[in-house]
Amino acid sequence: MAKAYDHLFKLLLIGDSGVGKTCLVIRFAEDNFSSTYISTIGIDFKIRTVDIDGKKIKLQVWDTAGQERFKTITTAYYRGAVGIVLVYDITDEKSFENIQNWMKSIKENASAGVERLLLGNKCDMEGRRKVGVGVPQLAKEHGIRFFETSAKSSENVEEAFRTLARDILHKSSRKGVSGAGIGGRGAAEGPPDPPPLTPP
Ligand SMILES: Nc1nc2c(ncn2[C@@H]2O[C@H](COP(=O)(O)OP(=O)(O)OP(=O)(O)O)[C@@H](O)[C@H]2O)c(=O)[nH]1
Repeated sequence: MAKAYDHLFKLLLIGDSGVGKTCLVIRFAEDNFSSTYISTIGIDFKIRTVDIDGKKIKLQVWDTAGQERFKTITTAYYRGAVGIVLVYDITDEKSFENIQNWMKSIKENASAGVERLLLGNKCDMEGRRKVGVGVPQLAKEHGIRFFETSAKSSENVEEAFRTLARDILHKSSRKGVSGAGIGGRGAAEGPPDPPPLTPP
């Protein structure tokens, strides 16, 4: 029987409320988009398996609530992730400035060596752009890959997730497959070691 997958990678999206994290996950996992805004309560995840370099990579993509009141719940999920996607909205300067704080949160809560990716989302709204085009200094300083994406038009969404998965795959094959959230076939598929999800 064909193998279901070769590796399981747990990814996590973080960023201010309303930047489009849920929409990015839905675009990537289901190729869908809705303009209705339903703020995430706590945390949720979707799964998609992709083929990278001949390997089947099952991506478990965790979508966190951006609202401050969920921080205790969401930061508990950082440690089990092998990849963290930091998202801001190109039409919202504050969401970009806050990336510094989200970076700090990664440092405090995630496993060392977690792969990071920075996304400037809503790039379909060029007329309302508040954050400059080009690779932000922050991404250069931290050596993080950067894409501008649109969950609405699909631009760069596939590329962004695939690039992150490929970087993790290459890193794991250099180091041997171990570490938080990197699992071979049959690795635990549940959440890393978070507390049970409780209503706010
Ligand atoms: N034009 C445009 N709108 C988008 C895009 N991505 C998301 N949106 C809209 O932005 C709003 C917020 O999107 P969400 O995906 O719910 O934002 P979020 O970051 O998950 O928010 P929280 O769950 O509160 O943390 C919704 O109305 C979406 O339709 C995009 O790429 N382009």
